[in-house]
Amino acid sequence: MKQHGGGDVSQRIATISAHLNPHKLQFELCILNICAYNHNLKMERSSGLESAICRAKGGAPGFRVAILGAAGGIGQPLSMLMKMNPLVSLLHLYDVANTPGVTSDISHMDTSAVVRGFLGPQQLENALTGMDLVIIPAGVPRKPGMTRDDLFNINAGIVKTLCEGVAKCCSKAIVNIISNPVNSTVPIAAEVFKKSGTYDPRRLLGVTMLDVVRANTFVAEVLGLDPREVDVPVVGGHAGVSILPLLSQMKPTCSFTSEETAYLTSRIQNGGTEVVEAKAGAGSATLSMAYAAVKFADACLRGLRGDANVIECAFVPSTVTELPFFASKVRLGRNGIEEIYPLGPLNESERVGLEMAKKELAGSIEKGVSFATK
Ligand SMILES: NC(=O)c1ccc[n+]([C@@H]2O[C@H](COP(=O)([O-])OP(=O)(O)OC[C@H]3O[C@@H](n4cnc5c(N)ncnc54)[C@H](O)[C@@H]3O)[C@@H](O)[C@H]2O)c1
Ligand SMILES: O=C(O)C[C@H](O)C(=O)O
Repeated sequence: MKQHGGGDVSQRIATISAHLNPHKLQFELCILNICAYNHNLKMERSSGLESAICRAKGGAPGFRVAILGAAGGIGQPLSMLMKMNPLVSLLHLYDVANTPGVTSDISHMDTSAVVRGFLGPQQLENALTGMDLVIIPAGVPRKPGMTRDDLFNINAGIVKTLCEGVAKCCSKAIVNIISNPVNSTVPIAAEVFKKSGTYDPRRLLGVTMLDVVRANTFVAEVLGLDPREVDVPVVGGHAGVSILPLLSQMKPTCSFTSEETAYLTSRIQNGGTEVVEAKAGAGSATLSMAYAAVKFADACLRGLRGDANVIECAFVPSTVTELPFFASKVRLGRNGIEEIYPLGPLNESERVGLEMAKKELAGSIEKGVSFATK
């Protein structure tokens, strides 16, 4: 269709009005009105008046969420899914690269959350100011042959810097840490918050939801169930043997042979490595992680809203064991973590697994603490 400019619209209307076919006249007038509107819109945009015609923006009730590392493999689908969450009114996307493109793309989705992009350290404070929830997937992922701990040297510094920003700009926000090694990055975050005098252990959560998502999926496969009907608590931490699925406490109640238990425990503990090897150097889990992160973030937001009985597993500051951090079931509420549940009765193989998990965790926690306090 020929593009109509805005300037000669009145003249065109007069010319068309001279024709007496009423249907055609109405259609042409309608097209011209749209063209005139678009033309004016373009003029207003180019003269910086876009905000004047977007009065409702930012007006929807909801929570303000920042994603740090938003342009990455996890960050992009996570940003997209958070834009779809009706509990979010404002979504801040921060990264050290590529945020303008990701922000422009996601901002065209016709959901209510308003999206803003922030690029580079000089924009970190603006990205964080006023946020209710900060989700951190910033940092490098594994390649085949690496452990999560091999990421420590790069990711520890990234998480430390980003948490310093949180302490300065939104110290009351709930913080969800995804960056690996989670068993060390969460203790690093705690030390940063302690140093700044803003530490509230109820607001710091390491995201271990992917372990639960995998456990539900793999158990459902073995039992021939719908994964949505399965709920397996996974406790401990988020690396190797520190990932401890409690199959004896799953819902619905089921019993497993020792072969099934060994297969499922190993598959859940090595789920991350399974993806790293399948991606063959192109990174680690991103899509299932974004799904898990959104499931977890949504639970945090429902807790903040005051919903009852919001219970998920997470790696948190804890007194459930003698270790200062441990993943277990927590109840989320208006202040973040409202309650941390004890481990409950364990069977013999889970008791053995717990000792191995604690041994693995102790060193990783200590490594994070000494990095942040040195
Ligand atoms: N907790 C979990 O269950 C889980 C699951 C999967 C991956 N991870 C971890 O999540 C992290 C990210 O994985 P990915 O696949 O998205 O990696 P990626 O490399 O695709 O993306 C990381 C993003 O972080 C950004 N970034 C780097 N330094 C930054 C900084 N200082 N500030 C802000 N952004 C910064 C990069 O620019 C990039 O866009 C890795 O550490 C990975 O191991 C955790
Ligand atoms: O395995 C990884 O390195 C990424 C993540 O921790 C996962 O469990 O998929």
